[in-house]
Order: sequence, then C-alpha cells, then structure tokens
Amino acid sequence: MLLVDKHRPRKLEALHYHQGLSSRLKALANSGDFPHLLVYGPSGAGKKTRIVATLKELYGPGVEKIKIDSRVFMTTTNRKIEFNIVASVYHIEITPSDVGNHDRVIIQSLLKEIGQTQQVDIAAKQKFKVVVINEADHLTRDAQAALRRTMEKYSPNLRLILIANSTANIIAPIKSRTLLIRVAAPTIDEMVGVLKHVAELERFEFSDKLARRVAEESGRNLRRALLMFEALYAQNEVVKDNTPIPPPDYETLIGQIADELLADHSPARILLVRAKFYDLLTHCIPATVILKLLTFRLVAKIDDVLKAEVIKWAAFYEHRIHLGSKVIFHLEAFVAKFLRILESYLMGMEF
Ligand SMILES: Nc1ncnc2c1ncn2[C@@H]1O[C@H](COP(=O)(O)OP(=O)(O)OP(=O)(O)O)[C@@H](O)[C@H]1O
Repeated sequence: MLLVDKHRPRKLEALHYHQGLSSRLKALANSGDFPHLLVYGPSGAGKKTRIVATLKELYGPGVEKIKIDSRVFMTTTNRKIEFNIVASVYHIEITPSDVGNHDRVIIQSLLKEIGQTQQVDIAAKQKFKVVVINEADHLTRDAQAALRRTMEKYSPNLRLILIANSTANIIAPIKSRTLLIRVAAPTIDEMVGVLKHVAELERFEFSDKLARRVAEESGRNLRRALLMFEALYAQNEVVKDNTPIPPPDYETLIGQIADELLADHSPARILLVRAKFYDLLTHCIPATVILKLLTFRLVAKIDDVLKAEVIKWAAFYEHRIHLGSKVIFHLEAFVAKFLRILESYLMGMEF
C-alpha cells in the first residue's frame, strides 16, 4: 500500500492541520442539522480526507465498508452509459464528470432514486444519506440545474457534499444553498509536520531540511509530497539532505514526450508518442493533466512568439477532452497541431 493511503488520517481529531476547520465539521456533524456542503480547495490539500473523516463522525465506522457498483443508465437518445458508484450503507460517492456531457442523466436518475428512499438501516445515526459528488466544478450547466432541483425536493432524505477545486464554475443557486468550506493548501511548515510524522511511523531517518525541500518541490500538494517522499526512499539506499528528489514517473514520461516532439516534427513521431499516451492513460493519469503538463514542457522550450498560440490550442483541446469520449484523439490532435505550428514557424510561414 502506498504511504498516502496507509497513513491517511481517518478521524477528524487525527487530521494534522486546519484544526479550526476540523472542529467546525465535528460540531456540524453532531448538530443534528447537517447542511449541504461545497468543499473546495487546490489538489492535494486534503479535501477528500477531511470529508471521509466527517462521514465517519456522522455515521461511525460502518461508512468505511464500501463497495463498488457498476450501473447502466439510458440517455434520452437511448444510449447506454456505464457508471461506477462507490457506496456504503450510509453514503454514495460519484464522479459524474466521468461520463462527460451525459452527467445530467446520472444526477437526475440516481439522486431521485436515493432521495425517494429512506435510510435502510433503522439504527443509523442520521436519517439522511449523503451523496458525495467529486469534481463538481466539471458538471455541465444542465447537470447543475438538475442538482439544484434535487437539493430542494429531496432534502429530508439526502445531503450533498460537493467537492471542487474552485467555486468559479458552480452556478450561484447551488452556492447559495450549500455551506462553502475552503480547504486551503497546507503551509510548508504544516507539510513538514505531516512528512515527519509519516517518516517516524515508517522509521525513516528524515531531517527537517530534507522535509522542507520535499514540501517546497511538491508545490504545496500534500499527496505529491508524500509520493515524492516514498519514491526518494524507494530509489536510494542512503538518503542524504541533498539527494535529488525524483519527480513522479508520469512527469518524467511527459517530459520525454515533449523532448521527442521537439527533436523530430514528422508524422511518424505522432505514432511513436501515441504509445506513450496510452501508457499514461492506462495508468489512470487524467488526459487533462497530461495535456497541461505537456503544454508547460513544450512552451518552456519554444520561441516566445509561438507560446500564446500553443496555449490557445491546448485550451481548445482541453475543452474537447471534456466534450468527447475518446481522449486519445484530442491528445493526438493537439500534438499534430503543435507540430504544424512549429513547422510553419520554422519555414517562415503564417501559423
Ligand atoms: N490533515 C491531514 N493530515 C495528514 N495527512 C493528510 C491530511 N490531509 C490529507 N492528508 C494526506 O494527503 C493526501 C491527499 O489528500 P486528499 O486526497 O484528501 O486531497 P484532495 O484535496 O482531496 O486532493 P484532490 O483534489 O487532488 O483529490 C492523503 O492521501 C493523505 O495521506
């Protein structure tokens, strides 16, 4: 098991930082009047960990016994869409953005079904079920409107916890019906505290100086810091204060893709790079993360006049990724576009 999972705190009291927030969540969970929540903050700040701990406070340890259900939904055009649900007796967790534009169907059918049934366990501490919605900021407008309606209609049986990176894409009526909770990224000192704690549990020698370097290089993303910390010990027999910190494997691979594209601009390169894209995708690296990192790597190495154009097309294909279903097409299309822009520039043509 990876350290990020092995040492993930399971209770609100065990969370290392933002103590004020933990005690507020605890008070809410015990108040008997739990509201809908919108939890937002940057990646790796500990949103999910905090929510799982809150659910435990609400329902007790039974909430940790989860199973994965695969369900099939029908769209209005009679297309079948498969969708996975993570559920315990007390709550369910969904990521509607997995089905792109069909997210409204999921929200409507699933929430209606849950909202109309009461808690099965009579001894449950709460009468309502909780629905955790991941990546709520990627929901389409239609899905958000459907969500807003369910919030009003089924509120006796249902509480929503929406997770998002930012509230910018969330419609105002949802914001006004939820309690907004911001989970800020931990400070470097707070991260050093967590890293030292994990090192102690694993009995690793870990100096403050090295902990600080890991925290700083992770960009205040705690998950990334813990992964880097683990890689550091897995790849080196002796770890010193100045041992280079290896970047995650997927970043190295994306760096290689960027170098290969810059070295040769032929169509054959696109084919070669495709295998690497598949490799990343099968390891569950989201296509948007691949596109973003690849763009940053490419932009750092091209002429200034091209930068704005490349970023514009990266944004265009990122949008396409959200709309379409075969992400590989859009990654390849971006690569082809990039090579065309570069070639045109090198040949002195308009791009
Ligand atoms: N308060 C905390 N104390 C100690 N460790 C923590 C704390 N919060 C989070 N962590 C660690 O950081 C890791 C990342 O946290 P988490 O998955 O909750 O982040 P997130 O904000 O939901 O990220 P993302 O938005 O990318 O899904 C967890 O696996 C856990 O090990």
